[in-house]
Amino acid sequence: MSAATAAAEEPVPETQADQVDGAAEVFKGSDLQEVEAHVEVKLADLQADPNNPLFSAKSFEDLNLSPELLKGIHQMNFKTPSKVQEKALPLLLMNPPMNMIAQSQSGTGKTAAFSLNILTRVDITNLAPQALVLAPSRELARQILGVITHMGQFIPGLVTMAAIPDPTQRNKHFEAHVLVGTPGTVMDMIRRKYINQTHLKIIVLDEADNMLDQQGLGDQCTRVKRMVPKDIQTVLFSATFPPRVIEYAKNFAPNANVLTLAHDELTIEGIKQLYIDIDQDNDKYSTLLKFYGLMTQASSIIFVRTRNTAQELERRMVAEGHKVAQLSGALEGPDRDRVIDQFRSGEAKVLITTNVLARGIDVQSVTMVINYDIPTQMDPQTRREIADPETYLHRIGRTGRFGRVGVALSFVHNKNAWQQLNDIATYFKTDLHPIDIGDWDAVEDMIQKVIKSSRAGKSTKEMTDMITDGA
Ligand SMILES: Nc1ncnc2c1ncn2[C@@H]1O[C@H](COP(=O)(O)OP(=O)(O)OP(=O)(O)O)[C@@H](O)[C@H]1O
Repeated sequence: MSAATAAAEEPVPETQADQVDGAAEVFKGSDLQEVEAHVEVKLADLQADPNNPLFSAKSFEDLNLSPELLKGIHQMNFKTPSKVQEKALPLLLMNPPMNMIAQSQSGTGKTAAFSLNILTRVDITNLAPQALVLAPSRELARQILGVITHMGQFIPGLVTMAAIPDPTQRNKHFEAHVLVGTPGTVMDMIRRKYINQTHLKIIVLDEADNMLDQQGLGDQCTRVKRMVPKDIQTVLFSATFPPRVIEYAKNFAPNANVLTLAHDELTIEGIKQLYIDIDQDNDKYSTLLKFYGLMTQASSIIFVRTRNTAQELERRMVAEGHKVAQLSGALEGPDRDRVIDQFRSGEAKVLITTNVLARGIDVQSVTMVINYDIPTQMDPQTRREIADPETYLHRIGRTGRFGRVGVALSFVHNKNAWQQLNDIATYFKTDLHPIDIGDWDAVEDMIQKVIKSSRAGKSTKEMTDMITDGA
């Protein structure tokens, strides 16, 4: 699955950097969520539909949250909890605390669910790490830290810190209530006694299936788990929990309350899934260029398989005068931070990346995701590249966040890619629509409609009604 793919192309996406000395990064002023372009979405009809993952019968007030947290949530403009927030929070907040494994579609608010539990349980009078969130990439760790800091802004004295690789801040002690980090750095910092793990009450693994399945990250998470107190509340969240990981997850979080979904419940209605048949590999690039104008109308992400392809695409596009940014595991931490921050702020509108950003990244203005390469994984038995449905789902989930609409476009250039995409569609029992770039006006018109719907804050239903042609 994703793990294998990520491992193949980004040998150890974040771990590699983690092995460089990690260090503390105190989260200061510029909240990552605030710099992002704000897109209003009309949620009312989605949140009223009991089959929608954004539906909730409850209000945040019914969830027994503190006045400071309610103030934080309202400041973030959250009106009603989503389904996963409504279902997970009462279980997470129970006393004595219980472990949890929770699955919910991409962009449905899992971060807020585990963050509210953390912020409810932290004892501000004790300035020691009490909650630890582990994420598979530095970008996701920084983003989660931004959410927790934003949400907890009215809790007087709350200190949050990132534990991600930062060679400029060596030998720094992590004096904070909440830490969010990547597993390698956290493991290293605990070993070197820069993180005091003895007061930890909660450990959260975001993108838990990826974290537990991937060799490097899995080992590190297991080691961290061995170093934290035995009675810690263990919380695992992801949009995907393939069967081979779920048993392992249950061992990692024993006696957990489990919220899971079937495969065919995982795709997001608001994401229009399209594909293009391309004659040969060579034509992929020229086809991509055709979409450049559409890509820059809002924000777009182009996913490729390897770091080399990412660098090569960037080089060619920039040489031809196009404005694109590129982020892969080959970049140093500060460069990665600069690129993702430019993308969040809208300064860079087209981002070329690998699976390193396939998961968790929440940039609401993303209306288009392009699978330049279909996500694949190595079949351990046949040693052949086969479809990676989980990574496909996470990649396309970078658009269509919390009721927004978006387009996911996959390039199919040979028989293998065709088979892989078909396998993905079968796995999720979902329909992918072909587009014919011979009729470019129709393609452009259709994608324009989605982008405009997204900008205007149209709901999924309004968008579907608008797009009446077959694509
Ligand atoms: N109750 C809510 N009301 C309005 N917006 C919300 C609510 N909860 C979360 N959001 C917003 O929804 C977006 C997606 O949330 P989040 O990033 O937590 O999704 P996720 O479920 O973790 O997705 P992924 O599986 O891709 O990691 C964020 O921009 C967040 O601010």
